[in-house]
Amino acid sequence: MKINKPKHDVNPDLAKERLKCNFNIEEVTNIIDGGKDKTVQRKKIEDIALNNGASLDEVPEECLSIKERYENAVRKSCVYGNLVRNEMLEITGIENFESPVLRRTADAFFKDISPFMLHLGMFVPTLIGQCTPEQTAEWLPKALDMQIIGAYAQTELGHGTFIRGLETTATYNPEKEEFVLHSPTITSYKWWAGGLGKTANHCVVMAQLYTQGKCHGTHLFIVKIRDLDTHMPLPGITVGEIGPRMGFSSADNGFLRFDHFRIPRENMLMKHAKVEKDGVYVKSAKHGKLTYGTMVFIRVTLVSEMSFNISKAATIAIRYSAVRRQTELRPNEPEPQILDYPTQQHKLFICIATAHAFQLTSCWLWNTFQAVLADMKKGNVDTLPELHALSSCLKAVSTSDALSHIEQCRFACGGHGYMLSSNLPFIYSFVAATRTYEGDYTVLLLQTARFLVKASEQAEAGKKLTQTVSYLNRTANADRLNWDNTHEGIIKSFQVIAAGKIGQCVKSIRDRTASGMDYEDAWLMTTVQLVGAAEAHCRAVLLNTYWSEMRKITEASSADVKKVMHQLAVLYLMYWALEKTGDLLKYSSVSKKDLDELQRRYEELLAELRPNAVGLVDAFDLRDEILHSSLGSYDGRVYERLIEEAHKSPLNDEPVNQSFHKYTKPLMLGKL
Ligand SMILES: CCCCCCC/C=C/C(=O)SCCNC(=O)CCNC(=O)[C@H](O)C(C)(C)COP(=O)(O)OP(=O)(O)OC[C@H]1O[C@@H](n2cnc3c(N)ncnc32)[C@H](O)[C@@H]1OP(=O)(O)O
Ligand SMILES: Cc1cc2nc3c(=O)[nH]c(=O)nc-3n(C[C@H](O)[C@H](O)[C@H](O)COP(=O)(O)OP(=O)(O)OC[C@H]3O[C@@H](n4cnc5c(N)ncnc54)[C@H](O)[C@@H]3O)c2cc1C
Repeated sequence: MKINKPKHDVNPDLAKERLKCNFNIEEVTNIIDGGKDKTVQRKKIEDIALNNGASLDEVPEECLSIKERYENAVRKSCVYGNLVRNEMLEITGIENFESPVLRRTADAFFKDISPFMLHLGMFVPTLIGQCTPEQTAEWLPKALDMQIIGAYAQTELGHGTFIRGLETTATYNPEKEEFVLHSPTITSYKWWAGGLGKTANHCVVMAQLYTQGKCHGTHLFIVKIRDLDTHMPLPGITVGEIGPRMGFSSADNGFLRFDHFRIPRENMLMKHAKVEKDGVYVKSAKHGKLTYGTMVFIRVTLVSEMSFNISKAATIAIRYSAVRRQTELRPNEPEPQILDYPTQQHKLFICIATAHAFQLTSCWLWNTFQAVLADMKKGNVDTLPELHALSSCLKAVSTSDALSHIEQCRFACGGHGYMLSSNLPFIYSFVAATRTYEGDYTVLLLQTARFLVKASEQAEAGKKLTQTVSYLNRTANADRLNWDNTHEGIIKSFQVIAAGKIGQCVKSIRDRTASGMDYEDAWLMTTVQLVGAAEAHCRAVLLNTYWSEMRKITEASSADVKKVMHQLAVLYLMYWALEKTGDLLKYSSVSKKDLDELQRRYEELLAELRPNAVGLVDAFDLRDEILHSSLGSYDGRVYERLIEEAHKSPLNDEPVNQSFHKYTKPLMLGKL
């Protein structure tokens, strides 16, 4: 495999680690990419995007002012967008504009977020999913060619989770064949949309549709908000940026207010419902929630996004841990590499395993999503509820797990992990947002819980359930599972835990309604348990999917690769079994002795994986340009880079800052 050769000598400890690795790194890279040809294609695209240095900044992003940061991000977005349009899409095929390879190369251009991210990330997918063929022909080519730049404006100042409560109105006027968009209150300001503040000239807007005096609920509209030539907001539009936030600093998240703003009738996205010229409302969708389709799509893609982010953080932390030496173990012996500490391995090896678990699960989820889309094309929407339940819980749990693992990677790098130049704070703050946006963690798990409660009732009634909940058929009347200390035994025990928790929720709801509560209150009082049950279901799905997909994907692998991939998956199963011992004790016959044995085996596995740790993160094949990290680069020149980055601080531009003469010296002299 061609590696982009480091310019400097590799740190000797890191070089030694690479000699220890006992499996073929390239083979694992091919597995992660989805095949050798995909690796070749990815590298070709990365070379186009990154070899000319266009992604590099002279001054680190974090040292720029808010305005400079935004302007620099727009400059790079345009360079990058042009490369995508002219060279990269030719290789992936235009239909693969959402290819993970493009997403990955984009990360080399931005430590933070591109102001154009939501254009390709949500605006274009909404056009694809919500337009009629005529509308697609009108808008999509312009959007893909960047002739128009769009945002996705759904959330309002006062309403995020509860979409049905949005206040923005779109009232149809049959005389003029126009919709009038209006923001009636301050809470109805559109708020948060990425790229909306300063960059976008169009946006997709979610608004309450009124026609013939009746409200038909939320629908999507495409709205031109700025003049294409001057970029000035159009009359009736108030638009701006919402102000500094924890991350997403260069994404110009925006606000938008409509004052009786008129758009043509054709600008309602009419794939699932339309308003005729005379104002008659016609619904063609067979399912009430098809206008929420972009959210389902993004939730599906976020699982792979989380894998990518964990793999970046793990690469940084593991390479750093191979270079960093700390604390004498025995007097007069050299300080060990911190990677030799089992506690460090415990923090980090689970990150490698989780990156694989999420990658394999995301491929499986993507295939499920495609199958549901194919069903829907044939008019069958029966498989949508299961997809919604699945994408909701996997989005919630993968973003939440990614966040805590990335935080562990930062802890694993000690003080240097706190430096922005390590890139760990950027990765962390980006992932922190994913736990909230596209549906908050709790809210999405409660959506899954709705589906699980229904499934449990169906199982009770003897009905055969769909694949991801079929374990409820087998475990509905199981009391406590007989503990079986095998890999399949652990997976089964997670299914029994999920079934037990769902059953307990159903019982709590029934007990509460039996004691006189109405169903809504009984549900509300049970929501803490319901969130736990949905999380347990998601763990069962993740463990089962990772295990079975790993076995499938390594069938033809070499013995060494098979072994290390197997070890990672076993580590994942054991880690979660040990994390959930309380549940195991409650729902299975596991004994203290069994748990002690599991702990011992887990610790042995950490030691077995230790020699391959650096090889495993090298297999993620993340170029230095993508990692942006003083701690994680391929050559391990950690200390040299930290010093180089320190010198870039604007505070080091002059030996004495003017504030000394203005304030400190007068204070020292008592003359302030
Ligand atoms: C690398 C990519 C980067 C991307 C960057 C992205 C930046 C961020 C962008 C955004 O955040 S855009 C805004 C996203 N907003 C949300 O996600 C809001 C979350 N809220 C919701 O999704 C929904 O409002 C809700 C919480 C699901 C509830 O919706 P609603 O009140 O309308 O429905 P219910 O009455 O609760 O349920 C009725 C029924 O419908 C089912 N259902 C709900 N949603 C869907 C769906 N998407 N698909 C299919 N079915 C759905 C729900 O389960 C109920 O089913 P039943 O139980 O009645 O059978
Ligand atoms: C970085 C970022 C980018 C974003 N980009 C966009 C964008 O491009 N376009 C866009 O339209 N939106 C965007 N959003 C908005 C985002 O989708 C919402 O913030 C998100 O859906 C959560 O809604 P909320 O902020 O209203 O939270 P709320 O719904 O107010 O939630 C607050 C708290 O209440 C709890 N809660 C709410 N409802 C319930 C319930 N029913 N049961 C139990 N608990 C509940 C939640 O769990 C949470 O803890 C973005 C947000 C962020 C942070």
